[in-house]
Amino acid sequence: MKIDFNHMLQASIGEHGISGQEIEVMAARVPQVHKNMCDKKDAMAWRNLPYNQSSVVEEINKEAKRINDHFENFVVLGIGGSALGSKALFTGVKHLKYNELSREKRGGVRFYVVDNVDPDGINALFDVIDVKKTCFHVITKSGNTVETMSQFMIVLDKLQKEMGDHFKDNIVFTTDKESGILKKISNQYGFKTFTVPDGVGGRFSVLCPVGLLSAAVLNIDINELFAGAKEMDAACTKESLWENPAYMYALLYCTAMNKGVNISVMMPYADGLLNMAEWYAQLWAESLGKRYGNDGSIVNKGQTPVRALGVTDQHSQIQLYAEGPFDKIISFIDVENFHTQLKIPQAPIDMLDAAYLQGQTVNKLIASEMRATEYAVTQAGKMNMRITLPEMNAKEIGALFFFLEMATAAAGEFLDINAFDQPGVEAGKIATFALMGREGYEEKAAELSKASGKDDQFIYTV
Ligand SMILES: O=P(O)(O)OC[C@H]1O[C@](O)(CO)[C@@H](O)[C@@H]1O
Repeated sequence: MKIDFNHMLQASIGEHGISGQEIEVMAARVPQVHKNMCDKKDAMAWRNLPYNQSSVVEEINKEAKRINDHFENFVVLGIGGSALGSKALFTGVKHLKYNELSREKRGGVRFYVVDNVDPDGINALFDVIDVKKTCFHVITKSGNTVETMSQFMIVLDKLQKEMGDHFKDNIVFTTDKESGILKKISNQYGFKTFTVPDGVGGRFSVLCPVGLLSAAVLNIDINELFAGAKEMDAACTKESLWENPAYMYALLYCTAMNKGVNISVMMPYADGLLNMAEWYAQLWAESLGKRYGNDGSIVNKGQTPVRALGVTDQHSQIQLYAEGPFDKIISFIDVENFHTQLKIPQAPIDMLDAAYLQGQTVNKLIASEMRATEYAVTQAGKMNMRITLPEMNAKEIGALFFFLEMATAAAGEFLDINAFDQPGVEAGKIATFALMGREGYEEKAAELSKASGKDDQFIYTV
């Protein structure tokens, strides 16, 4: 994998880039950043995942075989870090119309992720699967998440109606080793259960059973995922900024953030990597978006992640990126070798001025469009960088996950905030409990039921 930061720099894009002096100033902080990264063993236990799971992986592979032998469908129930990694893995490595392929071509079950509580979305899934022939992987680290628990209860009801009490084999859990409702249910009813290891936060959990059971069910080689992560780890544990791409990413992005560049656009040029941008969006937003610094002062840090898709979004967003404000960094991701080649054939009619396309490949077209867009935004003086994957396979995807996790953790250190908590999501969770009538939240419910404080003048009903 190649990670190219050239177009972040003044030397390349002019005044809105980062200067050598700015790098020097931030580089002085690298030894402390490195020390903190090494010291935070508990909060960063996810760094060990490529190394310490051999027996779990054996169990996961066994479970995946059972699932593929006995079922037609595999459905992940979860949200946020409990779902996005599986989605990124699925489309990042597998055929883009996987579920529509024949069983023989797939080599396993169909694969779905339910990560919302949209009634139409959930019911649509039930319209295309037979629940009796479906294994549901219920994933929640906390074991309490309202969306996941609701999905699980809906599934349980369907299974019970179809199968009586013989549904245990259709359900697998992944949750905390001791806390949460799901763990209690697991203890009481004996569902097959995997554990999210301590110190592995949801958004850093793709390389533990949270994502690995999906990988195994999809016949994605877990050892290859780990091999990529380990290779990236070897680079990203180096103390030297000039050898460590995660530190350079963090340094440049944080320098830019400190100058008010508050948007991070991830723009892969591959349909299969759009879900990687979704996964990154949670990682970057939830890790770095913090009101308080480590010293308790109010800092309001963070950078808004935006997902874009090349080339599709060239025809919707690039106008803004090229000519709008200097408030964003675009990280392009390109792929050197796609799974397939596609030639633009000789047309049976006169194609007039489009005739030059004949005999060329779509592979060349997408690569050229990426280069052209990179050139255009660089000419416009906009910060951008490029990650190039030789291929979209388990090893490269494992490396990319690990790189972005390390870069995010390092950014937390440069910003001097806690990248591993998410206190800002609590207020919304508590209000949801109250609105849904959970015991213990009566006071909040009363507060919420009071007048909204909204001025009717500003509400238009048409
Ligand atoms: O895995 P859980 O505990 O269900 O949490 C799901 C998601 O909810 C959050 O806690 C808050 O959005 C995320 O950090 C997490 O990935």
